[in-house]
Amino acid sequence: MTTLSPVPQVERIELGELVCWRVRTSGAELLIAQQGAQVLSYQRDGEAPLIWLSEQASYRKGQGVRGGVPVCWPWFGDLQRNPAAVQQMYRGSDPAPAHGLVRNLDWQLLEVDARADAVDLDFAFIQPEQGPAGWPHNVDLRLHIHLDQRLHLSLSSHNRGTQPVSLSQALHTYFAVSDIHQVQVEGLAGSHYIETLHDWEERTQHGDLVFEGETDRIYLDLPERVSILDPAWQRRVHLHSSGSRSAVVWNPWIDKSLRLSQFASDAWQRMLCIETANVLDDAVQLAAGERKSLAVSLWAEPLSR
Ligand SMILES: O=P(O)(O)OC[C@H]1O[C@@H](O)[C@H](O)[C@@H](O)[C@@H]1O
Repeated sequence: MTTLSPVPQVERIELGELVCWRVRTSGAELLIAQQGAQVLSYQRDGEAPLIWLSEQASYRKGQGVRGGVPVCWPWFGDLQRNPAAVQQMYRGSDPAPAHGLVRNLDWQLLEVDARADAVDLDFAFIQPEQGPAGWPHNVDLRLHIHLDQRLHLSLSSHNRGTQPVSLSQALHTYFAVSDIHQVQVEGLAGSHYIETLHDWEERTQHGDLVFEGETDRIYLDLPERVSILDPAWQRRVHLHSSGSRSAVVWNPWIDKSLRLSQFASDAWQRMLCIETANVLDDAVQLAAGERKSLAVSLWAEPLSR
């Protein structure tokens, strides 16, 4: 007699040096590293992965994992490219690391709630007494993960201090695609973007985005819904965001791939990042006592034949 394990299941596992949580529901598997509260992978049964995780990923303490959904906070990218108010919040003497301070640090799993049709996990960044090194501000940071037929991520910042705080942030999602040459991103047409590869020029998107080379753009005024059309995998992946107008679209293409850690030289063909963000003019101002959230829901829909 075979015994069926009850679902959903939330299981603690170890990958390399990292504590991870494997969530199994009746229709999907989700893997999360406690370090950085980083979603590592997400796949619905019978479908191609929705989130991409590098086959060269390494699971080391204090080091980000290539792929999944790194949390970038309290600044995105190069601190020097951030608004002055965001830059001024950093008081560290060390050079400011790219993408902020929390993606390589330990978080805590506060709560798991597994019901028949949905699972919720609540992660909190473990605040050192004085705030993270070089960032002496009392802000509670939480990542709430809700998995039902879709994956919902919500990053909330609660200013518990007495002074206003400015920050930029992103849910830096790596999506799995069949072939970067075949996919396009819909919903960007008419949006303004910063072309970071050409002197940070401001440009306007015409039509859907196709990929023909290294791409690293900051879209400034996006609608709530953007989608990845992937004809070879017969699907459209939707992203529905809230609390965000900006997003970064990134693919390193050939040359930059060779300089990236934990990244196979041909991996650029199988991934693209759409990073739901609050950057540049869309950065977050938190008054004393204020809480704001950045959220995205992800799901795939089959193409009608
Ligand atoms: O290698 P990292 O620090 O994870 O960054 C990856 C990429 O992150 C993207 O957000 C940036 O726009 C890229 O320029 C960068 O290369």
